[in-house]
Amino acid sequence: MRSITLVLSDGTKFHGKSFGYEKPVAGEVVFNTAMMGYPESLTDPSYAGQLMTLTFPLVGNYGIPPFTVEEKGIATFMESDRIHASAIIVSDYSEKYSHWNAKENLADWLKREEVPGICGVDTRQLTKVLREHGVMMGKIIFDDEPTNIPEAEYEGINYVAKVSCKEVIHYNRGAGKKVILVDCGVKNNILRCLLDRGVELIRVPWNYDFNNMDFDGLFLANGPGDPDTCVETVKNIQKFLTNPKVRPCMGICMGNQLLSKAAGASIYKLKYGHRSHNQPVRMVGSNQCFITSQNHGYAVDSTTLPSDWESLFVNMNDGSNEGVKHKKNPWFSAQFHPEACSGPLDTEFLFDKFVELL
Ligand SMILES: NC(=O)CC[C@H](N)C(=O)O
Repeated sequence: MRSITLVLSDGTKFHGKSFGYEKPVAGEVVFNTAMMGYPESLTDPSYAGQLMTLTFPLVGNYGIPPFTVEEKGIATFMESDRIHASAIIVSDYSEKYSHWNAKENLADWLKREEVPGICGVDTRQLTKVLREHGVMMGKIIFDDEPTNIPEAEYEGINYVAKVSCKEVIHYNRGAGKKVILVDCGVKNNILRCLLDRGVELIRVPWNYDFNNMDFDGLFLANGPGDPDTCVETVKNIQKFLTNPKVRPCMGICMGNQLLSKAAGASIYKLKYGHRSHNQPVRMVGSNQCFITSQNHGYAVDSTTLPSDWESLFVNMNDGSNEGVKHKKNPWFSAQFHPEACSGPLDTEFLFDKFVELL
């Protein structure tokens, strides 16, 4: 295994070994404190442009599932058709694996998809540095070939355009209610959660103007990067919100941010984001709490929501916004991931709620 150095933008260095594809890489260094789910997280398009640090100390021991595809054309075990994270950073990498569903080890998958993986890094110490300083850019450099690659840029870069579908895709044609899904980088389990509830899905590119189409409801998916770069999506959502024909809308994660922006609210960057399977949220106006799966670095500033909108959920760790709703119309969104994959299923009922409203 070749030696590498992870250099953070404040100059902090961590030394480790390469076990994935061998190429220097730069990106935003983020941490995820979930105990499992590396195949799902690596293929979650919302990790595009990021070097994903896992705090759970042992990674790889349950291998990688096969890339089988279900009849609706959705991968069975992966959240998209490829790895989107720019690299994975772990403490102990286990090449040996044991799981009923494993087909290969993590290293072989990373090499095939040309994604670097590094191990031997004290990822809990790295996480402490990121929590103190706030999220930082970083580079992985090979010690025996110290090419000085440029720092990556993250804020202001439109990653959504890179991962969104390029043309309209239909699922469950003629099934029933028609839902337009704006694909900012949608996870497969969001598609599955909607299709399993019997709707017809029309998945459109992030900047597609769907307003003149025939549909019963609008779904705004998750996606990578800075929500302020999705100007065209916000314009299309604004047209939808001002249409005299009121139809239901639900958003997830980037969808929460874009719906809020279309309503007139603003977004800010969290110090180090929420990435885990155990983020506690409370439904506003109740004492009901849920444990949620999350992966985001930006948040809606609830104080900027216009008077006809309100917060739907609030994060119990830091008080940040976890969802919004319109006071009168059937429009709501969650900052967390009710589809999980991976993570707890506590909030999957939000899909039922959306489909009931159609
Ligand atoms: N998972 C997501 O949709 C993430 C939304 C946005 N890219 C953020 O980091 O906040």
